Amino acid sequence: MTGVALLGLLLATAGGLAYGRQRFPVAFWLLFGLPLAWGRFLSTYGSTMVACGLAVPPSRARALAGWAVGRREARPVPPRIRRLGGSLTGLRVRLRLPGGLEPADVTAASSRLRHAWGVHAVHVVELGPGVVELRMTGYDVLRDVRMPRRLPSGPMVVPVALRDDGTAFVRNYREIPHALTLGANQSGKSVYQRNLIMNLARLPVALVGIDCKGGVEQIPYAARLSALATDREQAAELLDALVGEMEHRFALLKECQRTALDSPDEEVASDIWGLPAYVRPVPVVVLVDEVAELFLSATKKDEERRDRMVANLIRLAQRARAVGIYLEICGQRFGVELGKGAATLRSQLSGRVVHRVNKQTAEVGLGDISSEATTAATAIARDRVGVAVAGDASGGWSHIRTPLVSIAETAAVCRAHAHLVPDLPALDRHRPSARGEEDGPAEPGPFPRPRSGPE
Ligand SMILES: Nc1ncnc2c1ncn2[C@@H]1O[C@H](COP(=O)(O)OP(=O)(O)OP(=O)(O)O)[C@@H](O)[C@H]1O
Repeated sequence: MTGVALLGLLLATAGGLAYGRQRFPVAFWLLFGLPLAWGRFLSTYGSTMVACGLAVPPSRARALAGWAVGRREARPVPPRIRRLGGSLTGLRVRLRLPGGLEPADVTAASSRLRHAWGVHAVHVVELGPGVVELRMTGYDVLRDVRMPRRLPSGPMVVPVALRDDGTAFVRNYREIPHALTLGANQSGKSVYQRNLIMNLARLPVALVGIDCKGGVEQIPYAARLSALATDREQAAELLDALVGEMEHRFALLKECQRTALDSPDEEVASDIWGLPAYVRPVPVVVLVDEVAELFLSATKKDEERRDRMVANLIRLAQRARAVGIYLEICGQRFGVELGKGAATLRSQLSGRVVHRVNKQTAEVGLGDISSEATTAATAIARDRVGVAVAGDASGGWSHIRTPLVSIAETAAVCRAHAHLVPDLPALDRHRPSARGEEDGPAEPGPFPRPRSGPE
């Protein structure tokens, strides 16, 4: 009888733990996972590193010292632990690699380390020459996204999503000025853009929207937009105005450089960030939703407009970084099928975020970054909406997922920060209020009745 009761208790405990692990991964990790993982890590560190091929033969001096204390065999030397830390998502261990090991060796062994220490994943980040950080996650942090409490900040730094190593994925416009976001239908592109808009809305920047699907994606955020184009005609005019603004800013930059050259104390600025705050123009982020719409052309007149828009986009992508105009381009695809100019424009967009896509689009988005990243993007499961592969020109990539935010939440943040819409006379004509779009889309009219066909 006692045995049956004990067995019942054991099964109930195991069931409770399994349920708790699924429902409350953070609490489970802190209560059970963290102490267990520490215990396992500290007690098996040396032997695990040797078993995973991450230890080197000892130096002659060390071997001699071992022999002097009566050790017959010289033990291999694992990387020295520099720093240990725990967090809400996992463990962090900083290692100094001994001569003969390189970060790629540790990366290659990450899957073996993960199994040895019983953690969800081990990510290896190179911090400097010979120093790596092991970021171990105790559970799948992308299942229920919670952004870290302490986020990186800076003049044009925007946290957008969570990386699979538990750190924040940020868009740093001064480091990576232009980016491309790709994804199939219902893969999470709009939620990604929403996170961007919501975080950019709080900064002193001008936001410009180009949404040629009638503005369905961007009209809700009109209160915070300095300009909005909802069809191709408006987009063409808006891009002309943006190129005009870029030229005007270059003229200002040159003027400031001339003054600086004349006065020996002044530093010569190479971009707007080197200018004193009182003359520095406000940064502009141009958000293009569904870029393929801009590349469409049905008639000869359309074709001219399309070529003008594409040429303007390429000009902005090639030169506008120095004057604080940044491009954030989004679409379902961006291959050669879009025609002339697509490949040139794409090559200028160094930030890449690719949601679930087919093999061809993954190649387009990540092929020039890394073949592993391309494979990872095609492997994103259909039920992992919002998960994407983020890569940059340095060849680094990681899985990311945005927090799920609604249109209403984003629109509320935009309304609350409407006072931050800067004064930009060049874009006045394109302001949503000038077009009567500030209050959201107009009421839809009645649906047309289907024409009755022959009985
Ligand atoms: N990060 C996320 N976390 C959880 N769910 C998400 C996330 N991103 C998107 N989703 C879910 O997927 C749905 C589709 O996302 P979204 O509208 O962003 O896709 P999309 O790629 O823009 O689609 P479309 O191309 O059809 O406009 C959302 O309504 C939301 O329920």
